[in-house]
Amino acid sequence: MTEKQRTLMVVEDDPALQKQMRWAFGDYETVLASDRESAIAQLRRHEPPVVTMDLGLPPDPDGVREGFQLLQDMLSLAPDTKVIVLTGQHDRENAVRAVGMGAYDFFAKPFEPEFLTLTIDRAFRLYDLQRENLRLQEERGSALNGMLTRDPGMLKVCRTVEKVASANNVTVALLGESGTGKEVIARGLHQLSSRSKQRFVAINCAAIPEALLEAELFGHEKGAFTGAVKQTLGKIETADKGTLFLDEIGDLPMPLQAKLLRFLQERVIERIGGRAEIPVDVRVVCATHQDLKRLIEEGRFREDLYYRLAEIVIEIPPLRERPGDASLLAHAFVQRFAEENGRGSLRLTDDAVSAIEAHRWPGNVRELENCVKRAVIMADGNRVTSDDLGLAPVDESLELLNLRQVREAAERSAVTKVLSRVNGNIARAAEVLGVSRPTLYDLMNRYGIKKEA
Ligand SMILES: Nc1ncnc2c1ncn2[C@@H]1O[C@H](COP(=O)(O)OP(=O)(O)OP(=O)(O)O)[C@@H](O)[C@H]1O
Repeated sequence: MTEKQRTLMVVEDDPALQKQMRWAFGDYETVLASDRESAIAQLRRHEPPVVTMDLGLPPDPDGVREGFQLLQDMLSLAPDTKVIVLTGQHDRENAVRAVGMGAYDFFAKPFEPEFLTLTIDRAFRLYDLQRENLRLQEERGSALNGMLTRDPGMLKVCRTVEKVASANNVTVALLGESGTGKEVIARGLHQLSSRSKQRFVAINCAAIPEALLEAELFGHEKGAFTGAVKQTLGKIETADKGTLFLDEIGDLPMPLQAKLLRFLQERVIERIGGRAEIPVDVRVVCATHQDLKRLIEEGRFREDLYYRLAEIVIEIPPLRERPGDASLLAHAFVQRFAEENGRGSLRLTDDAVSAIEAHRWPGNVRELENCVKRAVIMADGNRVTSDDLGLAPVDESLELLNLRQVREAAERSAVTKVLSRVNGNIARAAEVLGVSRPTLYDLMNRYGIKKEA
Protein backbone atom coordinates (compact mmCIF):
# COMPACT_ATOMS: atom_id res chain seq x y z
CA MET A 1 0.00 0.00 0.00
CA THR A 2 1.41 3.43 -0.84
CA GLU A 3 1.58 6.06 1.88
CA LYS A 4 -1.04 8.10 -0.02
CA GLN A 5 -3.65 5.44 0.57
CA ARG A 6 -3.09 5.36 4.31
CA THR A 7 -5.63 7.21 6.35
CA LEU A 8 -4.63 9.67 9.02
CA MET A 9 -7.35 11.36 11.02
CA VAL A 10 -6.71 14.87 12.33
CA VAL A 11 -9.00 16.04 15.12
CA GLU A 12 -8.59 19.79 15.38
CA ASP A 13 -11.15 22.55 15.86
CA ASP A 14 -9.04 25.45 14.59
CA PRO A 15 -9.67 25.71 10.80
CA ALA A 16 -6.31 27.38 10.14
CA LEU A 17 -4.43 24.65 11.93
CA GLN A 18 -6.55 22.01 10.19
CA LYS A 19 -5.45 23.40 6.84
CA GLN A 20 -1.83 23.57 7.89
CA MET A 21 -1.86 19.98 9.12
CA ARG A 22 -3.56 18.63 6.04
CA TRP A 23 -0.85 20.29 3.99
CA ALA A 24 1.97 19.09 6.26
CA PHE A 25 0.73 15.49 6.19
CA GLY A 26 0.04 15.45 2.46
CA ASP A 27 1.64 12.03 2.14
CA TYR A 28 -1.38 10.56 3.85
CA GLU A 29 -5.05 10.49 3.03
CA THR A 30 -6.09 12.97 5.72
CA VAL A 31 -9.60 12.97 7.13
CA LEU A 32 -10.59 15.85 9.36
CA ALA A 33 -12.84 16.15 12.37
CA SER A 34 -13.43 19.16 14.56
CA ASP A 35 -15.25 17.75 17.55
CA ARG A 36 -15.92 14.51 19.40
CA GLU A 37 -19.00 13.47 17.46
CA SER A 38 -17.53 14.03 14.02
CA ALA A 39 -14.31 12.30 15.11
CA ILE A 40 -16.21 9.19 16.18
CA ALA A 41 -18.19 9.21 12.93
CA GLN A 42 -14.97 9.46 10.89
CA LEU A 43 -13.37 6.74 12.97
CA ARG A 44 -16.27 4.41 12.27
CA ARG A 45 -16.26 5.26 8.62
CA HIS A 46 -12.55 5.30 7.74
CA GLU A 47 -11.00 3.24 10.53
CA PRO A 48 -7.77 5.30 10.43
CA PRO A 49 -4.77 3.47 11.90
CA VAL A 50 -3.35 6.76 13.24
CA VAL A 51 -5.09 9.79 14.74
CA THR A 52 -3.73 13.12 15.93
CA MET A 53 -6.03 14.95 18.29
CA ASP A 54 -6.16 18.21 20.12
CA LEU A 55 -7.19 17.83 23.74
CA GLY A 56 -9.12 21.10 23.76
CA LEU A 57 -12.25 20.49 21.70
CA PRO A 58 -15.64 22.24 21.55
CA PRO A 59 -17.81 22.72 23.51
CA ASP A 60 -14.90 22.93 25.97
CA PRO A 61 -12.06 24.24 23.77
CA ASP A 62 -10.09 25.61 26.71
CA GLY A 63 -10.42 22.51 28.86
CA VAL A 64 -9.48 18.88 28.32
CA ARG A 65 -12.75 17.15 29.20
CA GLU A 66 -13.95 16.61 25.61
CA GLY A 67 -10.50 15.53 24.49
CA PHE A 68 -10.14 12.87 27.16
CA GLN A 69 -13.66 11.65 26.54
CA LEU A 70 -12.87 11.33 22.83
CA LEU A 71 -9.62 9.49 23.56
CA GLN A 72 -11.48 7.03 25.74
CA ASP A 73 -14.27 6.53 23.17
CA MET A 74 -11.83 5.99 20.31
CA LEU A 75 -9.75 3.46 22.19
CA SER A 76 -12.77 1.50 23.28
CA LEU A 77 -14.18 1.47 19.73
CA ALA A 78 -10.89 0.75 17.97
CA PRO A 79 -8.26 -0.21 20.55
CA ASP A 80 -5.48 -0.70 17.98
CA THR A 81 -5.65 2.91 16.80
CA LYS A 82 -2.49 4.87 17.48
CA VAL A 83 -3.58 8.19 18.93
CA ILE A 84 -1.12 11.07 19.16
CA VAL A 85 -2.35 13.71 21.56
CA LEU A 86 -1.49 17.36 21.06
CA THR A 87 -1.28 19.27 24.31
CA GLY A 88 -0.47 22.83 25.29
CA GLN A 89 3.13 23.80 26.06
CA HIS A 90 4.24 22.71 29.54
CA ASP A 91 1.16 20.53 29.93
CA ARG A 92 3.03 17.43 31.01
CA GLU A 93 0.36 16.34 33.41
CA ASN A 94 -2.30 15.89 30.73
CA ALA A 95 0.20 14.39 28.34
CA VAL A 96 1.12 11.74 30.89
CA ARG A 97 -2.52 11.12 31.69
CA ALA A 98 -3.31 10.63 27.99
CA VAL A 99 -0.50 8.11 27.53
CA GLY A 100 -1.64 6.38 30.70
CA MET A 101 -5.08 6.01 29.12
CA GLY A 102 -3.59 4.34 26.06
CA ALA A 103 -2.55 7.18 23.73
CA TYR A 104 0.44 6.25 21.59
CA ASP A 105 2.39 9.49 22.15
CA PHE A 106 1.99 13.19 22.83
CA PHE A 107 3.24 16.39 21.26
CA ALA A 108 3.28 19.91 22.62
CA LYS A 109 1.76 22.70 20.51
CA PRO A 110 3.01 24.54 18.57
CA PHE A 111 4.81 21.63 16.95
CA GLU A 112 7.38 21.25 14.22
CA PRO A 113 5.57 19.40 11.41
CA GLU A 114 8.69 17.39 10.50
CA PHE A 115 8.97 16.00 14.01
CA LEU A 116 5.31 15.20 14.23
CA THR A 117 5.54 13.50 10.82
CA LEU A 118 8.29 11.26 12.14
CA THR A 119 6.10 10.23 15.07
CA ILE A 120 3.15 9.61 12.75
CA ASP A 121 5.32 7.43 10.48
CA ARG A 122 6.47 5.48 13.50
CA ALA A 123 2.87 5.01 14.65
CA PHE A 124 1.89 3.63 11.24
CA ARG A 125 4.83 1.26 11.33
CA LEU A 126 3.91 0.01 14.79
CA TYR A 127 0.31 -0.46 13.71
CA ASP A 128 1.44 -2.50 10.70
CA LEU A 129 3.80 -4.58 12.79
CA GLN A 130 1.09 -5.39 15.30
CA ARG A 131 -1.28 -6.35 12.49
CA GLU A 132 1.37 -8.55 10.90
CA ASN A 133 2.12 -10.12 14.22
CA LEU A 134 -1.53 -10.97 14.75
CA ARG A 135 -1.77 -12.40 11.23
CA LEU A 136 1.30 -14.57 11.81
CA GLN A 137 -0.04 -15.73 15.15
CA GLU A 138 -3.27 -16.79 13.48
CA GLU A 139 -1.36 -18.41 10.63
CA ARG A 140 1.03 -20.20 12.96
CA GLY A 141 -2.00 -21.84 14.51
CA SER A 142 -0.33 -24.03 17.01
CA ALA A 143 3.02 -25.35 18.09
CA LEU A 144 1.34 -28.74 18.37
CA ASN A 145 2.75 -31.06 15.76
CA GLY A 146 0.22 -32.23 13.21
CA MET A 147 -2.53 -30.07 14.65
CA LEU A 148 -4.24 -28.03 11.96
CA THR A 149 -6.83 -25.50 12.99
CA ARG A 150 -7.91 -21.91 12.63
CA ASP A 151 -10.85 -22.15 14.93
CA PRO A 152 -10.61 -19.78 17.93
CA GLY A 153 -11.98 -22.46 20.30
CA MET A 154 -9.47 -25.02 19.13
CA LEU A 155 -6.64 -22.48 19.16
CA LYS A 156 -7.53 -21.82 22.78
CA VAL A 157 -7.24 -25.55 23.45
CA CYS A 158 -3.78 -25.45 21.84
CA ARG A 159 -2.70 -22.51 23.99
CA THR A 160 -3.87 -24.36 27.11
CA VAL A 161 -1.91 -27.44 26.05
CA GLU A 162 1.18 -25.32 25.47
CA LYS A 163 0.88 -23.91 28.97
CA VAL A 164 0.09 -27.20 30.70
CA ALA A 165 2.90 -29.03 28.89
CA SER A 166 5.59 -27.58 31.12
CA ALA A 167 3.79 -28.63 34.30
CA ASN A 168 5.37 -32.03 34.02
CA ASN A 169 3.51 -34.02 36.63
CA VAL A 170 0.04 -32.64 36.26
CA THR A 171 -2.49 -35.20 34.99
CA VAL A 172 -4.62 -34.06 32.09
CA ALA A 173 -8.03 -35.30 31.00
CA LEU A 174 -8.99 -34.73 27.36
CA LEU A 175 -12.72 -34.81 26.79
CA GLY A 176 -14.26 -34.82 23.35
CA GLU A 177 -16.13 -36.83 20.78
CA SER A 178 -14.45 -39.65 18.95
CA GLY A 179 -12.03 -38.52 16.25
CA THR A 180 -11.71 -34.92 17.44
CA GLY A 181 -7.94 -35.18 17.87
CA LYS A 182 -7.49 -36.22 21.51
CA GLU A 183 -4.52 -38.42 20.73
CA VAL A 184 -2.94 -35.71 18.57
CA ILE A 185 -3.23 -33.39 21.55
CA ALA A 186 -1.87 -35.95 24.00
CA ARG A 187 1.17 -36.45 21.76
CA GLY A 188 1.57 -32.69 21.43
CA LEU A 189 1.50 -32.34 25.21
CA HIS A 190 4.28 -34.90 25.44
CA GLN A 191 6.32 -33.26 22.67
CA LEU A 192 6.14 -29.85 24.30
CA SER A 193 7.07 -31.14 27.77
CA SER A 194 10.52 -31.81 29.14
CA ARG A 195 9.62 -35.54 28.97
CA SER A 196 9.72 -35.36 25.16
CA LYS A 197 12.99 -37.29 24.87
CA GLN A 198 11.40 -40.20 26.75
CA ARG A 199 8.62 -42.46 25.58
CA PHE A 200 5.00 -41.69 24.82
CA VAL A 201 3.09 -44.88 25.58
CA ALA A 202 -0.56 -45.17 24.57
CA ILE A 203 -3.05 -47.78 25.61
CA ASN A 204 -6.68 -48.00 24.58
CA CYS A 205 -8.61 -49.25 27.59
CA ALA A 206 -11.63 -50.14 25.44
CA ALA A 207 -9.72 -52.22 22.90
CA ILE A 208 -8.18 -54.78 25.26
CA PRO A 209 -10.24 -57.53 26.89
CA GLU A 210 -10.66 -57.00 30.63
CA ALA A 211 -8.75 -60.17 31.47
CA LEU A 212 -5.65 -58.95 29.66
CA LEU A 213 -5.82 -55.28 30.51
CA GLU A 214 -4.33 -55.61 34.00
CA ALA A 215 -1.21 -57.36 32.68
CA GLU A 216 -1.00 -54.82 29.83
CA LEU A 217 -1.00 -51.95 32.31
CA PHE A 218 0.99 -53.36 35.21
CA GLY A 219 3.08 -56.16 33.62
CA HIS A 220 3.66 -59.58 35.10
CA GLU A 221 6.38 -61.83 36.44
CA LYS A 222 7.30 -65.12 34.80
CA GLY A 223 4.79 -67.81 35.82
CA ALA A 224 2.29 -65.34 37.27
CA PHE A 225 -0.48 -67.06 35.32
CA THR A 226 -0.84 -69.72 32.66
CA GLY A 227 0.96 -68.50 29.60
CA ALA A 228 3.17 -66.05 31.47
CA VAL A 229 6.33 -67.61 30.11
CA LYS A 230 8.54 -64.65 30.78
CA GLN A 231 8.63 -61.48 32.78
CA THR A 232 6.85 -58.68 30.89
CA LEU A 233 6.79 -54.99 31.70
CA GLY A 234 3.44 -53.24 31.65
CA LYS A 235 2.68 -50.03 29.77
CA ILE A 236 2.93 -47.92 32.92
CA GLU A 237 6.46 -49.10 33.61
CA THR A 238 7.46 -48.81 29.96
CA ALA A 239 6.44 -45.17 30.04
CA ASP A 240 8.76 -44.43 33.00
CA LYS A 241 10.04 -40.80 32.78
CA GLY A 242 7.75 -40.24 29.79
CA THR A 243 4.01 -39.86 29.19
CA LEU A 244 1.33 -42.52 29.60
CA PHE A 245 -1.77 -41.97 27.46
CA LEU A 246 -4.83 -43.83 28.71
CA ASP A 247 -7.36 -43.65 25.90
CA GLU A 248 -11.04 -44.45 26.52
CA ILE A 249 -10.51 -44.23 30.27
CA GLY A 250 -14.29 -44.41 30.75
CA ASP A 251 -14.09 -48.08 29.78
CA LEU A 252 -11.61 -49.01 32.51
CA PRO A 253 -13.20 -51.83 34.57
CA MET A 254 -13.88 -51.08 38.25
CA PRO A 255 -11.18 -53.37 39.76
CA LEU A 256 -8.57 -51.74 37.55
CA GLN A 257 -9.85 -48.29 38.48
CA ALA A 258 -8.94 -49.09 42.08
CA LYS A 259 -5.49 -50.25 41.04
CA LEU A 260 -4.87 -47.22 38.85
CA LEU A 261 -5.99 -44.95 41.69
CA ARG A 262 -3.49 -46.59 43.98
CA PHE A 263 -0.75 -46.06 41.41
CA LEU A 264 -1.66 -42.38 41.02
CA GLN A 265 -1.55 -41.93 44.80
CA GLU A 266 1.59 -43.90 45.56
CA ARG A 267 3.39 -43.68 42.22
CA VAL A 268 4.54 -47.28 42.57
CA ILE A 269 3.34 -50.40 40.77
CA GLU A 270 3.48 -54.12 41.51
CA ARG A 271 3.69 -56.45 38.54
CA ILE A 272 1.18 -59.32 38.60
CA GLY A 273 2.77 -62.16 40.51
CA GLY A 274 5.47 -59.87 41.86
CA ARG A 275 6.05 -58.49 45.32
CA ALA A 276 8.35 -55.58 44.72
CA GLU A 277 6.97 -52.07 44.65
CA ILE A 278 8.48 -50.39 41.63
CA PRO A 279 8.51 -46.60 41.55
CA VAL A 280 7.41 -45.14 38.21
CA ASP A 281 7.57 -41.50 37.19
CA VAL A 282 5.08 -40.75 34.42
CA ARG A 283 2.76 -37.97 33.42
CA VAL A 284 -0.67 -39.47 32.89
CA VAL A 285 -2.88 -38.08 30.17
CA CYS A 286 -6.27 -39.72 29.73
CA ALA A 287 -9.04 -39.26 27.21
CA THR A 288 -12.62 -40.26 26.72
CA HIS A 289 -15.62 -39.50 24.53
CA GLN A 290 -17.90 -40.50 27.41
CA ASP A 291 -19.48 -38.23 29.96
CA LEU A 292 -17.42 -39.12 33.04
CA LYS A 293 -19.65 -37.17 35.40
CA ARG A 294 -22.60 -39.27 34.27
CA LEU A 295 -20.59 -42.47 34.66
CA ILE A 296 -19.81 -41.35 38.21
CA GLU A 297 -23.49 -40.76 38.94
CA GLU A 298 -24.31 -44.18 37.55
CA GLY A 299 -21.65 -45.71 39.79
CA ARG A 300 -19.56 -46.87 36.86
CA PHE A 301 -16.58 -44.58 37.42
CA ARG A 302 -14.86 -43.77 40.70
CA GLU A 303 -15.16 -40.15 41.68
CA ASP A 304 -11.84 -40.21 43.56
CA LEU A 305 -10.10 -41.54 40.45
CA TYR A 306 -11.74 -38.84 38.34
CA TYR A 307 -10.28 -36.09 40.52
CA ARG A 308 -6.83 -37.69 40.40
CA LEU A 309 -6.96 -37.91 36.62
CA ALA A 310 -8.61 -34.61 35.90
CA GLU A 311 -6.24 -32.15 37.52
CA ILE A 312 -6.58 -30.23 34.27
CA VAL A 313 -9.57 -30.88 32.04
CA ILE A 314 -9.41 -29.90 28.38
CA GLU A 315 -12.58 -30.07 26.32
CA ILE A 316 -12.10 -30.49 22.59
CA PRO A 317 -14.85 -29.08 20.38
CA PRO A 318 -16.34 -31.33 17.71
CA LEU A 319 -15.46 -30.53 14.10
CA ARG A 320 -18.98 -29.24 13.31
CA GLU A 321 -18.44 -26.49 15.90
CA ARG A 322 -15.19 -25.30 14.33
CA PRO A 323 -16.30 -23.24 11.34
CA GLY A 324 -13.77 -23.36 8.51
CA ASP A 325 -11.72 -26.19 9.97
CA ALA A 326 -13.35 -28.91 7.88
CA SER A 327 -12.26 -27.34 4.60
CA LEU A 328 -8.84 -26.37 6.00
CA LEU A 329 -8.24 -29.98 7.03
CA ALA A 330 -9.71 -31.36 3.81
CA HIS A 331 -7.31 -29.32 1.65
CA ALA A 332 -4.38 -30.51 3.76
CA PHE A 333 -5.50 -34.15 3.62
CA VAL A 334 -5.99 -34.01 -0.17
CA GLN A 335 -2.44 -32.75 -0.54
CA ARG A 336 -1.07 -35.37 1.82
CA PHE A 337 -2.88 -38.34 0.26
CA ALA A 338 -2.19 -37.12 -3.27
CA GLU A 339 1.51 -37.10 -2.46
CA GLU A 340 1.32 -40.50 -0.78
CA ASN A 341 -0.51 -41.98 -3.77
CA GLY A 342 1.63 -40.25 -6.39
CA ARG A 343 -1.42 -38.37 -7.69
CA GLY A 344 0.44 -35.12 -8.42
CA SER A 345 -1.55 -31.95 -7.96
CA LEU A 346 -5.06 -32.83 -6.91
CA ARG A 347 -7.47 -30.22 -5.69
CA LEU A 348 -10.96 -29.98 -4.26
CA THR A 349 -13.62 -28.48 -6.51
CA ASP A 350 -15.79 -25.68 -5.15
CA ASP A 351 -18.76 -28.00 -4.86
CA ALA A 352 -16.63 -30.43 -2.85
CA VAL A 353 -15.61 -27.67 -0.44
CA SER A 354 -19.23 -26.55 -0.03
CA ALA A 355 -20.32 -30.13 0.62
CA ILE A 356 -17.54 -30.56 3.20
CA GLU A 357 -18.52 -27.37 5.00
CA ALA A 358 -22.17 -28.40 5.04
CA HIS A 359 -21.63 -31.95 6.33
CA ARG A 360 -22.02 -32.56 10.10
CA TRP A 361 -19.03 -34.93 10.45
CA PRO A 362 -20.30 -37.09 13.32
CA GLY A 363 -17.00 -39.00 13.19
CA ASN A 364 -15.09 -35.71 13.29
CA VAL A 365 -11.57 -35.39 11.86
CA ARG A 366 -11.12 -39.14 11.54
CA GLU A 367 -14.25 -39.42 9.38
CA LEU A 368 -13.09 -36.50 7.24
CA GLU A 369 -9.62 -38.01 6.89
CA ASN A 370 -11.04 -41.37 5.77
CA CYS A 371 -13.49 -39.70 3.44
CA VAL A 372 -10.74 -37.70 1.71
CA LYS A 373 -8.45 -40.73 1.58
CA ARG A 374 -11.11 -42.68 -0.31
CA ALA A 375 -11.95 -39.73 -2.57
CA VAL A 376 -8.32 -39.25 -3.60
CA ILE A 377 -8.32 -42.83 -4.85
CA MET A 378 -11.66 -42.42 -6.61
CA ALA A 379 -10.95 -39.05 -8.24
CA ASP A 380 -10.58 -38.83 -12.02
CA GLY A 381 -8.18 -36.23 -13.40
CA ASN A 382 -6.87 -33.68 -10.99
CA ARG A 383 -10.10 -32.75 -9.22
CA VAL A 384 -11.86 -34.18 -6.19
CA THR A 385 -15.61 -33.58 -6.43
CA SER A 386 -18.41 -33.91 -3.88
CA ASP A 387 -19.34 -37.08 -5.74
CA ASP A 388 -15.85 -38.55 -5.12
CA LEU A 389 -16.29 -37.70 -1.45
CA GLY A 390 -19.68 -39.41 -1.39
CA LEU A 391 -21.28 -36.22 -0.04
CA ALA A 392 -24.49 -34.66 -1.25
CA PRO A 393 -23.76 -31.51 -3.27
CA VAL A 394 -25.00 -28.33 -1.65
CA ASP A 395 -27.44 -26.16 -3.53
CA GLU A 396 -25.26 -23.06 -3.94
CA SER A 397 -28.19 -20.80 -4.73
CA LEU A 398 -29.80 -21.78 -1.45
CA GLU A 399 -26.59 -21.05 0.43
CA LEU A 400 -26.25 -17.62 -1.14
CA LEU A 401 -29.84 -16.89 -0.39
CA ASN A 402 -29.22 -17.72 3.25
CA LEU A 403 -26.18 -15.51 3.45
CA ARG A 404 -28.09 -12.66 1.87
CA GLN A 405 -30.92 -13.18 4.31
CA VAL A 406 -28.50 -13.04 7.21
CA ARG A 407 -26.93 -9.84 5.93
CA GLU A 408 -30.26 -8.23 5.25
CA ALA A 409 -31.60 -9.10 8.68
CA ALA A 410 -28.48 -7.63 10.30
CA GLU A 411 -28.69 -4.45 8.22
CA ARG A 412 -32.39 -4.01 8.88
CA SER A 413 -31.93 -4.46 12.61
CA ALA A 414 -28.92 -2.09 12.82
CA VAL A 415 -30.65 0.66 10.85
CA THR A 416 -33.87 0.38 12.88
CA LYS A 417 -31.99 0.36 16.18
CA VAL A 418 -29.80 3.36 15.37
CA LEU A 419 -32.67 5.39 13.93
CA SER A 420 -34.67 4.94 17.08
CA ARG A 421 -31.66 5.80 19.24
CA VAL A 422 -31.02 9.08 17.43
CA ASN A 423 -34.74 9.78 17.28
CA GLY A 424 -34.95 9.69 13.50
CA ASN A 425 -32.08 12.15 12.90
CA ILE A 426 -30.81 10.91 9.54
CA ALA A 427 -27.51 12.78 9.64
CA ARG A 428 -26.71 11.37 13.10
CA ALA A 429 -27.83 7.87 12.16
CA ALA A 430 -25.63 7.89 9.07
CA GLU A 431 -22.67 9.01 11.18
CA VAL A 432 -23.20 6.31 13.79
CA LEU A 433 -23.60 3.64 11.13
CA GLY A 434 -20.52 4.86 9.28
CA VAL A 435 -22.35 5.30 5.94
CA SER A 436 -23.25 8.30 3.82
CA ARG A 437 -26.71 9.78 3.99
CA PRO A 438 -27.70 8.56 0.49
CA THR A 439 -26.63 5.04 1.47
CA LEU A 440 -28.75 5.23 4.59
CA TYR A 441 -31.75 6.40 2.53
CA ASP A 442 -31.14 3.48 0.17
CA LEU A 443 -31.13 1.02 3.05
CA MET A 444 -34.29 2.53 4.53
CA ASN A 445 -36.02 2.31 1.15
CA ARG A 446 -34.91 -1.25 0.61
CA TYR A 447 -36.19 -2.43 3.97
CA GLY A 448 -39.21 -0.14 4.09
CA ILE A 449 -37.99 1.55 7.29
CA LYS A 450 -39.65 4.86 8.12
CA LYS A 451 -37.73 7.70 9.73
CA GLU A 452 -40.28 8.17 12.49
CA ALA A 453 -40.89 4.51 13.26
N1 LIG B 1 -6.52 -30.80 14.08
C1 LIG B 1 -6.04 -31.83 13.40
N2 LIG B 1 -5.16 -31.66 12.40
C2 LIG B 1 -4.72 -32.68 11.68
N3 LIG B 1 -5.08 -33.94 11.88
C3 LIG B 1 -5.93 -34.20 12.86
C4 LIG B 1 -6.45 -33.17 13.69
N4 LIG B 1 -7.27 -33.70 14.59
C5 LIG B 1 -7.28 -35.02 14.35
N5 LIG B 1 -6.48 -35.34 13.32
C6 LIG B 1 -6.30 -36.67 12.75
O1 LIG B 1 -7.57 -37.32 12.85
C7 LIG B 1 -7.44 -38.64 13.29
C8 LIG B 1 -8.19 -38.83 14.59
O2 LIG B 1 -7.53 -38.11 15.62
P1 LIG B 1 -7.27 -38.73 17.07
O3 LIG B 1 -6.95 -40.18 17.00
O4 LIG B 1 -6.33 -37.84 17.79
O5 LIG B 1 -8.74 -38.55 17.65
P2 LIG B 1 -9.30 -39.06 19.06
O6 LIG B 1 -10.14 -37.93 19.58
O7 LIG B 1 -8.17 -39.53 19.91
O8 LIG B 1 -10.23 -40.24 18.63
P3 LIG B 1 -10.79 -41.44 19.54
O9 LIG B 1 -11.58 -40.83 20.65
O10 LIG B 1 -11.66 -42.17 18.58
O11 LIG B 1 -9.59 -42.19 19.98
C9 LIG B 1 -5.95 -38.90 13.39
O12 LIG B 1 -5.51 -39.51 12.20
C10 LIG B 1 -5.35 -37.53 13.53
O13 LIG B 1 -4.05 -37.49 12.98
